[in-house]
Amino acid sequence: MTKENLGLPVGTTLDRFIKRKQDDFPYATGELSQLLRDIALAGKIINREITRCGLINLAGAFGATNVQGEEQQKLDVVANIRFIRALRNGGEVCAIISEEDEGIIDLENPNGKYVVAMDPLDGSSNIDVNVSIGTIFSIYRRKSAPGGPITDEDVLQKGSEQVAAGYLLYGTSSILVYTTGYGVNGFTYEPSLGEFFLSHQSLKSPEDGKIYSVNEGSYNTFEPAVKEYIEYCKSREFSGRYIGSLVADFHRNLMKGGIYFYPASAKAPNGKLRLVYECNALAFIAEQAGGAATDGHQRILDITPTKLHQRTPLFIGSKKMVEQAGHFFKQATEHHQPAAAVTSL
Ligand SMILES: O=P(O)(O)OC[C@H]1O[C@](O)(COP(=O)(O)O)[C@@H](O)[C@@H]1O
Repeated sequence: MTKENLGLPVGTTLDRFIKRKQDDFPYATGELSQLLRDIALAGKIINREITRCGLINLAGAFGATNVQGEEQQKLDVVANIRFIRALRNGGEVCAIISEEDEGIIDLENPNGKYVVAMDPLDGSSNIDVNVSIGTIFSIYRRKSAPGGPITDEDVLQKGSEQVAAGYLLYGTSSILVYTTGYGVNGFTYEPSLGEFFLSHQSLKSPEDGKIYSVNEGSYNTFEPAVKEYIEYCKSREFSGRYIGSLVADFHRNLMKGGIYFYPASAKAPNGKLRLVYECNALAFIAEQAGGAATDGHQRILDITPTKLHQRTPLFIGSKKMVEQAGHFFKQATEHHQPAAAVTSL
């Protein structure tokens, strides 16, 4: 960065970047590129609604609960509608799985090659207090025959089968970060031009870090391995940072090095976060940036979903930190090795 170009917008727009990347694949037909553009468009609209939600009666509760039993915020509902509309109009998608809808949203589009899983607005508890929130999305290829019914095979795919994934972070500045399996890139939104510009090229997460992000309010009901890992973080004087918006906590740790974890607890026996439309996307990004993501025991991307809204514990971020957390689980398992095994020695 030189004094001359301080403050000048960097040059590559999202559109141009997508086009350039598409040219890398001679067989590419442009549908995935168009789908990424559709998601960016919906992101621009949501960004606009978020920045003025207090002025246009979009703050506060909507007055209904979603399939998780969570109170929906008005912006949850608006974000859901806007993304569904953008994906429907784009014509590349045959089905959507959304945090806000119980069942599969079948777009009845036989030409749609892709299935999208999304959390239209992540961090809902932070909407009304002007704290960063986000959108999370995963893209899969349709498996069943076009024109036929959407099947479980289409919507319950492992995270390792994602063809693309990413998030939008609506914060001090808004950013779109995504991967198509060839590295991670970030684009900052320039509202006065209505354009996303490449600002974070080939993002790599530090292999290790000194930040841990967990809601310690549930500490007493975490399992011993989690308590031991938290004590380990404290013994190393790591910084505790917890925004309460997964996308915001994840993004900070991606940039600076750190670990976010949402373990199982008494109030969330399987963790809180949803595998299909929260964890899989961020796990793909984390791994593509050199980080890692597990449920404490196994790689998130290897878990085969059985239900659309299933939850999973999540440990995600810098590779060495996620491995370290895994050690505590492994030790706990070894220590509690059943007596029978001992007698065989
Ligand atoms: O308040 P808690 O229990 O710490 O949970 C906060 C976590 O839940 C979430 O808000 C879940 O996401 P939604 O807001 O999309 O339901 C995450 O963004 C966040 O990390």
